[in-house]
Amino acid sequence: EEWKEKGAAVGVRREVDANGQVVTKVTKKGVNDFEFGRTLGEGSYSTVLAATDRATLREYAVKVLDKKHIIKEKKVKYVNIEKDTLNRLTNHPGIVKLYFTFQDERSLYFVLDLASNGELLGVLKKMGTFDEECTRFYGSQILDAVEYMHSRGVLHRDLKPENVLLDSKMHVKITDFGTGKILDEPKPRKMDNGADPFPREESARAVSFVGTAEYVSPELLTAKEGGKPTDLWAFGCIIFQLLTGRPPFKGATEYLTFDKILKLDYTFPSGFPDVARDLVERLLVPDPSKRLTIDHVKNHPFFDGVNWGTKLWEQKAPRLK
Ligand SMILES: Nc1ncnc2c1ncn2[C@@H]1O[C@H](COP(=O)(O)OP(=O)(O)OP(=O)(O)O)[C@@H](O)[C@H]1O
Ligand SMILES: O=C(O)C[C@H](Cc1nc2cc(Cl)cc(Cl)c2[nH]1)c1ccc(Cl)cc1
Repeated sequence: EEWKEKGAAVGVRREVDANGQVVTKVTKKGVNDFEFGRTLGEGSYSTVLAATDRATLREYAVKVLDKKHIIKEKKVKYVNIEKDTLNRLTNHPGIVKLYFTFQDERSLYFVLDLASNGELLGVLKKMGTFDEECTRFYGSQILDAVEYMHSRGVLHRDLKPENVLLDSKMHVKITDFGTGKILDEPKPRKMDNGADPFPREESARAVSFVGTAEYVSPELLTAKEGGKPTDLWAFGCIIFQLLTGRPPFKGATEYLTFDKILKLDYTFPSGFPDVARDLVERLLVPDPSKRLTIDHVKNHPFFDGVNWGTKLWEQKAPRLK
């Protein structure tokens, strides 16, 4: 009973049956344990609904995927990547937490943190642009979450304002890990020439997909390689976009966008703050090995005064202006 109370996904209960035998009962929550509410949004293969756990009255976002549709669209791999990736990111305030999954004959269900204030993109569109203080606040929370991801050997690879959700306190909750990449556990190689037995994790594997055009890094377009620096490129695009209201590389077609990226064809509007300009210029660097690393970004003057510890997640979100 206690497990059920805590709203645990899978509870193990011991019961004594009629003839005094101790039996073990395993309970897994299912659709009937939830009361579904409003639709929060639709994806290509999914619908996300607000839902309340009847036992604990806790609110969640439940992402429902139609099995037939996933199979038809050959998306089984992505769904399982999303599940495995989210399962590795269990303990960070800036990442949408996956509590549990279940399925019935028709659908798959992800039970996730509810980010009730929607997408950062929507808020940015309403505001037009963010001032430096708001950009610093949201930028620092996104960066802190990316640092945790990378520390758990996970690349996001599709960071963009649509995938940065906001919870009831207007704090960041990064989502959409279907395009994520788990950097394989470094397996020591037998090296007879005494070379490094552990492969450098940055040496990414060839990837077959690219993220969203405007935020794709040059190395993903040319070498089909995408390591941790790929997420930092996207981060640079996001900082630029928060301050200007538009991404740095945006062509009339995807091809023209890619062309601008490869030519590093972007300009800062007049009035773009100098400190922020220096940061963006050091992130939008074609050579991934020359791009700022997360530690460098955290120490960049643009983030002066940011407390990178737990305080980052306890502070009040700045009023958007
Ligand atoms: N945890 C959540 N809390 C609140 N809203 C969410 C949550 N997850 C997703 N949403 C909303 O639901 C919509 C659909 O999300 P979902 O991840 O299913 O698809 P998507 O990734 O946006 O689309 P696609 O699958 O095409 O990339 C999103 O636009 C988002 O606004
Ligand atoms: O139970 C698990 O842990 C693993 C399963 C694996 C799994 N079973 C599937 C069935 C179908 Cl039809 C499609 C996908 Cl993508 C499927 N993925 C699963 C169940 C639910 C969810 Cl949301 C993801 C993966």
